[in-house]
Amino acid sequence: MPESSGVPLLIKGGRVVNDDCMFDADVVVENGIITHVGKDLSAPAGARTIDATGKLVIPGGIDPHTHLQLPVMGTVTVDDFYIGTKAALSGGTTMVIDFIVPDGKESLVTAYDRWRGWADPKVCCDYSLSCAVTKWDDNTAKEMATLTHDKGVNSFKFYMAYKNMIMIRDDDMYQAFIECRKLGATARVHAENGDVIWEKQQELLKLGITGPEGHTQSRPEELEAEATNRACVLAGQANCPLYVVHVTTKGAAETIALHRLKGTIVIGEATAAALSIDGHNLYHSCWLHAASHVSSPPLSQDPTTPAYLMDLFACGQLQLTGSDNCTYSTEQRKIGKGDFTKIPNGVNGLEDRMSIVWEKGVHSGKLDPMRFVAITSTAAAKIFNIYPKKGRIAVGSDADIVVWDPSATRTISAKTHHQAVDFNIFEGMEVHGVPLCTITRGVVAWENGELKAVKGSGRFVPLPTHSPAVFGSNEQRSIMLAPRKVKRDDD
Ligand SMILES: O=C1CCNC(=O)N1
Ligand SMILES: [Zn+2]
Ligand SMILES: [Zn+2]
Repeated sequence: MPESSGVPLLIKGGRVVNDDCMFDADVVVENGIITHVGKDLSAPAGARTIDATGKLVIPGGIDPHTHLQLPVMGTVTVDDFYIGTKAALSGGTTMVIDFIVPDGKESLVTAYDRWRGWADPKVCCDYSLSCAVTKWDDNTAKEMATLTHDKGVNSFKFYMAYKNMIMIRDDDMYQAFIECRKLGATARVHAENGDVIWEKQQELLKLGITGPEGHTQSRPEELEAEATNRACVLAGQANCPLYVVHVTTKGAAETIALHRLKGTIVIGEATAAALSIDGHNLYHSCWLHAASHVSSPPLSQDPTTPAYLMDLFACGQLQLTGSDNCTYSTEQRKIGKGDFTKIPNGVNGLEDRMSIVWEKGVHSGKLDPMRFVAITSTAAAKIFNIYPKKGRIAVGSDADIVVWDPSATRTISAKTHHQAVDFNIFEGMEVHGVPLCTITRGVVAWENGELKAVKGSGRFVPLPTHSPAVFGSNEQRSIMLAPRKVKRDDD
């Protein structure tokens, strides 16, 4: 078993940034935990000193949305739990929350065991799991309870898209939301209108539109907004807090903001891709280039969307960033040559998310460093109920730490990235904000451009239910919203 916590560390001379404060301080790490934060600290015996002078010292990024080594459409995503988490560390991310996607025949628990079997021997950083509910039957509620009570799962994902595959219908999703509320588990949705998308796919194919441009034309932006609204309404009716994954277009984001203003508990997540790129590449004349940008929901055709979504992070209407890293080789994309509905969906983002968010958020002047920490780490820790163990530079927290150089730049490229995928949707993008050193539970895994990640050294992090950040008002709401019966004299 690799060294679990490394030698003591003294991170000297940096500026600590948490989601709610920034201050000059040294940080001492012992046995994988932060043991001291303060001015002019001395190094414990045997410690290694890391010079953070003029740099920021931030909580390691938490990516709440990845699909590593995902079997789908007869193939498997190329970034597996080893390469994917190794690349994550090189980008300043020290924890991922990956998705269990049951195959529709197996129980949720069997699927959970499969994912654990894949991930535990390979992860280089801590990880946890969220579980997709891909069928609803008499056993599902019980299986959900088993995952929350015994397996450390505290969120379930419902696909409103992918008809005839993993899509859930409204009535079942409403029932599932009620189960989530009872369990204190966060309900996460992929919000697209799968029925209408399916119809449009057939229409476009009949017209002979088979290229990646068909993908985006079969998913008009308002189909994301419509499904987002429907999910918010159903969640509100079930008094179940809702988490909308990969909010990609303005309409969906505005819908979330509207429901939040009305008091519904809705959390919005956006990906590094949606925050930096629009969807024009889907019309690229090179089929492979266009196909390499196929993701769902499709990136917006409105070039002002990325900045607009970042504005919503700045004003608090979106809460956390993820990658939805779901990567396929150019060879795998060819599965969809001649039929865009068969192009595997998904793009990269796991390695580059932190720099992308810094470039488009902080370097652009929209966010301060504290808000950057919030949306790349702390919000996820709070929502998934592992704060302040994760998501904070504080005594007692896990030593998942990044020494961050806010003014350094790097140019993103598939030629130099550490992911397995042979394409990078951020190709050629110069970004400010670079991790100089990434520490995962007290062990230096990335430093001066060298990856020292240790396969299998990451741990599964059980996620407790009833996160206060999500369920803090839920019990009282249940009381206030309880159905009322009128007692009448003539009853
Ligand atoms: O919902 C999803 C699955 C993974 N890939 C993607 O683009 N969207
Ligand atoms: Zn999705
Ligand atoms: Zn996804």
